[in-house]
Amino acid sequence: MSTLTIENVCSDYDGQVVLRHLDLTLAQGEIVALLGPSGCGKTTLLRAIAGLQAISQGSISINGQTLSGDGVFVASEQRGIGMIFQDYALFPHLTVADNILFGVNELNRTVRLARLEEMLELVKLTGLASRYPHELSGGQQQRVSIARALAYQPELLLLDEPFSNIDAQVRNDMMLEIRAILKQRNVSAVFVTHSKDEAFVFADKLALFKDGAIIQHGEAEALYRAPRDRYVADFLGAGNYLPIVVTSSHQVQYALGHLSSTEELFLPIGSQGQLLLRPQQIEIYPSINGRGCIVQRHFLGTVCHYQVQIGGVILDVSSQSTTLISGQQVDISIAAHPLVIFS
Ligand SMILES: Nc1ncnc2c1ncn2[C@@H]1O[C@H](COP(=O)(O)OP(=O)(O)OP(=O)(O)O)[C@@H](O)[C@H]1O
Repeated sequence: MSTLTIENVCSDYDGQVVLRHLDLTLAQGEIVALLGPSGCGKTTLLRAIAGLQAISQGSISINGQTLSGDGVFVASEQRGIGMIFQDYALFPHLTVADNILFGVNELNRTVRLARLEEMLELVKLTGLASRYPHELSGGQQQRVSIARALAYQPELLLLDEPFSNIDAQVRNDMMLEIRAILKQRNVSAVFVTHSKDEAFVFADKLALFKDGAIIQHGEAEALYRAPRDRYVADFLGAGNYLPIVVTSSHQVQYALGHLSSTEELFLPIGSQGQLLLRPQQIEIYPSINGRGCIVQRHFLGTVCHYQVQIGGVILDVSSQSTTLISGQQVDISIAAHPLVIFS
């Protein structure tokens, strides 16, 4: 059974529609990222799931129980949902222990103490129970907020940009660490971010938003490899677009020759389109009589980013060969792969 089911959800602020017919399901233990640019409605959906925002149409349910919609509205505190915010939202006057146990006051003292020890161990804060939030680093504070959300044993965890205040150097490790905790506990989670990089690291699935609608939803890799349009393709990574003509079920022609697709194209022969080529799908190599010329080079550590002028086109190329220089003649090759073509 899916933990969370969102069906045809619409929502507005004073008549201004901000969520448009959203459908999304989340299986037990799955992590989905709501991804998209600022103002596209990600936080509004998170708030609607939490019961902090009314919906005007559709329904939201957890484990088959309706929380919003069909004339039902379950209060936020009765939804069995934990929330983690960007600013951690810890109580500054409470110790780590009291912050973690804040939502489980009704449990008896023995169970509460056992829960506290379990949570401290889980988030690697054992020994820091009597500290106050201002005596912790940002990363430790974020772990307290995670422990607090999990202490309550929620059906579902909602995370609103929880990593944006964490130093870039430790962010990746922190995301992997928290992801491992959620996986270990089989907790389902909805994670809001505008960063594709965070979404790739933290989530199993992506729901990509545009103007209050979900444009495409699925496994991160599937969206990256088979984006349904240029909006999705561009949001998930840099790309070059080359005009092509389809010449067979597995082949296209472009300005420099033919390219093969390892999957059937399902496009009429003779049809025209724009071929998506990610910078790392183009290989460049030095060639005295090469058709291309390097016009820009940026060294990025393990790879180099080049701009290659070839015919009238400039291609962005990401290459592990870092020894090429600006002005050098080069040629390119593109290995057969499942071609992505937009009309
Ligand atoms: N309280 C509010 N009253 C009126 N309009 C609002 C309110 N909160 C958000 N909006 C509007 O609703 C739209 C969606 O906002 P939302 O915060 O859900 O976007 P978001 O994708 O989470 O953006 P961000 O990444 O910047 O947080 C925006 O146009 C925003 O201006």
